[in-house]
Amino acid sequence: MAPTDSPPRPIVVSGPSGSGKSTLLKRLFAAYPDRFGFSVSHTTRGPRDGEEDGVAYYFTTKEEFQRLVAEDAFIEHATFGSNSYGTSVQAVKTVAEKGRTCILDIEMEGVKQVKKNSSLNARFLFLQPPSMEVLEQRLRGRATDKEDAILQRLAQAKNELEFAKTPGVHDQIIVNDDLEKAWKEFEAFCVPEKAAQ
Ligand SMILES: Nc1ncnc2c1ncn2[C@@H]1O[C@H](COP(=O)(O)OP(=O)(O)OP(=O)(O)O)[C@@H](O)[C@H]1O
Repeated sequence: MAPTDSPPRPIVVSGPSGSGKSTLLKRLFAAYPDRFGFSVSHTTRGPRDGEEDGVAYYFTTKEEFQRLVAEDAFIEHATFGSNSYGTSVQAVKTVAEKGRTCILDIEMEGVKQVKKNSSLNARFLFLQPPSMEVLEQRLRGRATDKEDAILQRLAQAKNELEFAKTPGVHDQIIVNDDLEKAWKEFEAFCVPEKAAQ
């Protein structure tokens, strides 16, 4: 990155479970290995063998984690079992400071949080399934979830699709019908000079 360039704006990718976020992001990282990055999360769990602080996670104490929550330092955070995990605003900025476009793959509540934090200057992309029927077929076809998890994902998808209709929430909505067509649109959003070609 030339010194005069401003840091790349983070990209928030959201969309219902099964809308194709992982599929398209995998392709993006494969096509542009040095251009994008994920933020490093905080966690209160202890490091496993070979996990380096600041690389795998930022390892923090429960007290420190609570302090960060109180300071509104997290875009999103959650507790699983006895361990907490969170994405901090600073972790996203750190990726941008290294000259990479930070990708945030988050759900609706996280999107709302990022929207509240204008200092992140993020761009918002929503992946929309062609229909609820197709979404259901894809979730079943993926064969990674049990029946109750699929039903839960479909119920949540309705909320996400409703929220996405709010004017101005997303900079772009891509309907993931034909994968090649969706990829072209996705690539053009994430790599703007591609769109200009
Ligand atoms: N355009 C498409 N046409 C057909 N199948 C697709 C298309 N896009 C994605 N799929 C398939 O749909 C399933 C769900 O996609 P994927 O796992 O990428 O969704 P996701 O949004 O990352 O879900 P989650 O939020 O649960 O991780 C996968 O099996 C994937 O191969």
